[in-house]
Amino acid sequence: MASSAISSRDSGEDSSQISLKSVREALIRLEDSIVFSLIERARHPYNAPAYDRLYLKSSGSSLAELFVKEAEHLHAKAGRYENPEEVPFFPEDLPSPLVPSYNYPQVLHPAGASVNITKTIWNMYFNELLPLFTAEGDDGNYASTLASDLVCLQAISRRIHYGKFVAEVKFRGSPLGYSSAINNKDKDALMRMLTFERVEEMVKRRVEKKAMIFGQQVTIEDKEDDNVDCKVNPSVVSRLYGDWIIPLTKLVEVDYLLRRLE
Ligand SMILES: C=C(O[C@@H]1C=C(C(=O)O)C=C[C@H]1O)C(=O)O
Repeated sequence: MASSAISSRDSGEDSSQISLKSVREALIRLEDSIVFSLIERARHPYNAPAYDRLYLKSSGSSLAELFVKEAEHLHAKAGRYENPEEVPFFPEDLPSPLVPSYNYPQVLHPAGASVNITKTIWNMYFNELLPLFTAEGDDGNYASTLASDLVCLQAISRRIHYGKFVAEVKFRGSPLGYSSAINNKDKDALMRMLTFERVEEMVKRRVEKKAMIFGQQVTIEDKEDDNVDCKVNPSVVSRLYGDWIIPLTKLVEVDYLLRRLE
């Protein structure tokens, strides 16, 4: 299954047409990336020096900031941020792509396309999430720890910013209803209109199950023991979604809709 609802190269379909079903399928596929990335990061303990600005004495930045900035420079050269689904954490001074441009389908409304909550995601990831799913301690492997952090951040950010596509589909499904709330700048009404509690409950239960299945020790022998030790705590993954990933996706949806008629 494709992880994107829009970049359907050679599909023969009009790729500016997206459906709530295809967008939700993309979100489900992104759950796999997020759960696997958390499992990888959880191999290492918290590793505080990687995030401490005093650790790299002369630079004034943390190793994490330097790592993500430099990685984004490389990814920008390879064309990563030409894709409207990708949002850099440090957009300042990114180099131009070295690759020829690819004609991504233009699905989003231009004003809404610029919604960017990477600063909120950054703070949430390092201050709230990381301490919840990593063990205390320091194993010295900061480079591989940060490589895993980068993959987590990119997957989580992509999922949350996918809220723009969700909002676009919902707007197209009910332009009149949404337009009056947008014109009144009524964030609460927008939030009510775009919320599907039953879907959110399913998402939380599904990611919990994925964490349980993907995080098992796989052995050759069949074991009777249901009491499996998971590599990342399934109830923590469900909480990450319930407390942060879903609310921030909805925040992106509201921000996008507020700009939808500009
Ligand atoms: C993303 C959607 O919008 C909202 C956010 C959800 C989520 O982040 O998983 C789920 C349902 C909605 O309340 C959607 O409708 O699929």
